[in-house]
Amino acid sequence: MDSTHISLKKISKMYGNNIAIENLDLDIERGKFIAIMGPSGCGKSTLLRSLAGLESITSGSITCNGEEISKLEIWERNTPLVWQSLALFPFLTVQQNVEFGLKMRGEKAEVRKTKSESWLKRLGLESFANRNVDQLSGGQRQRVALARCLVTEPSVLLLDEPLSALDAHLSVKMQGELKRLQRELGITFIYVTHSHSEAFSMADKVVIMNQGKIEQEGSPKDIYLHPISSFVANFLGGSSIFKCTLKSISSQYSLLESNDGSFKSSTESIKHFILEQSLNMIVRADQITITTEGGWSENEVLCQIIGEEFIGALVNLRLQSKNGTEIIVQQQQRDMEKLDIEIGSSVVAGWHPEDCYLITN
Ligand SMILES: Nc1ncnc2c1ncn2[C@@H]1O[C@H](COP(=O)(O)OP(=O)(O)OP(=O)(O)O)[C@@H](O)[C@H]1O
Repeated sequence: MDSTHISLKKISKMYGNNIAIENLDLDIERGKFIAIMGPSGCGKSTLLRSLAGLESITSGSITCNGEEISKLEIWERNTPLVWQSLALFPFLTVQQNVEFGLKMRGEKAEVRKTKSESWLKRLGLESFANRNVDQLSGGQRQRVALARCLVTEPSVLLLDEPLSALDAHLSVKMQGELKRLQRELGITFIYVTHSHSEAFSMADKVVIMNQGKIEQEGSPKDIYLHPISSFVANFLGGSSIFKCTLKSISSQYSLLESNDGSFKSSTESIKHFILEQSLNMIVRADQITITTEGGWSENEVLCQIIGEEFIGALVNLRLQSKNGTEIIVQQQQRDMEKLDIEIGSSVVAGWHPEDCYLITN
C-alpha cells in the first residue's frame, strides 16, 4: 500500500477576503504522528477542520488513501476530531457518549455495546460507564472523548489542542498515553498544539505553519537542529539570532560582522554562502556559556542578565547586549550559583565557532 495516507494539494481557504490557508501542500504518511504548530491565527485549526469536513476548502484537493474527500460530508469521511472542549454530551452517560458515533452509523445495539465496552476497558474507563460525563475528572473526560472517536475505528484521528485544558502533570501523563495508543493502533494522528513539549515529545513529524503556509516540516530533531528560517528559530525559542555579514572565508574559519562585534564560524557552516552576503547566525541556548570575565572563546558578547526562568536543574537566562540583541542561555543552576550572578549582572556570553548555524532568511 502507498505510504501516503493523506495528501493535501494546493489547498486554500478564504474567509471573505481573509486568507486562512494559502496554496498549501502536505503529504502525511500512514501511521505517523504529525504535530502542527505555528503562531496564533496561522491557520492550524482551519487546516484540521478542513480535514474533518467542518470547513469546506476554497480550492485544492484533499485525498485520503488516494480518494478525494474534500467534497464529502463529515460523516462520510471517518476523520474524527477531538478538540479542547471535547464536546461530550452532558445528558448522556459515558457509555452512551462512546456509543454515539456507532448509533449514528446505524450499528445494532449489541455491536455498539461490545465495541464501546471494549474501548472503555482499553482506556481504563469501564467502572465509569454509567456515570454522567460531568461527574468525571478532566483526564477521564479526555479519555471518553478519545474512546468516542476510536470506537468507530478511524484510520486517522484529528486532535485540536486536546490537552490544553489539563493541568501540567495530567497533560504529561496523557501525552504518554496518546503516544502509546497511537503506536499500538497504528493510526495516523494529526495533532494541533501550541505546546512545543507536546509536539516535540510525541510527533514523528512537526509541521510549522506561518500565515496560512508551511514554513518547515521535518522530524523534531531536524527542525530543532536545522531551523530553515529565523521565523522558525524564533518560534521555537531557545536560540539567539545575530544578523551578520560574511566578511572573509578561509580554510577552517570564516569571519562575520554584526552589530555585536565580529564572530568566527567554522567554514563548513558557510559553504553555500558568498562574501558580503547578509546571514542570520543562530546559536542554541545550550551552546552558549556565560562567564564573568570572558576571554575563553572567539565569539563573545558583553551582556546584562534581564530575565531568568527555572526549569528543574536548568535555568534559562535572557541576556541583552549593548545593542539590544536578546541572547538566550541555558545553564545548570549550580553553575549559576558558582558564578554568583543575578538579574542585572554583567556577563560575557561566548560560544564556539563550530556551534554557529547560518541561514539566509
Ligand atoms: N469563521 C471564520 N470567519 C472568518 N475568519 C476566520 C474564521 N475562522 C478563522 N478565521 C481566520 O482565519 C485565520 C486562521 O484561523 P485559525 O483558527 O485556523 O488559526 P489557528 O492557527 O488555529 O489560531 P489559534 O492558534 O489562535 O487557534 C485567522 O486569521 C482567523 O481570524
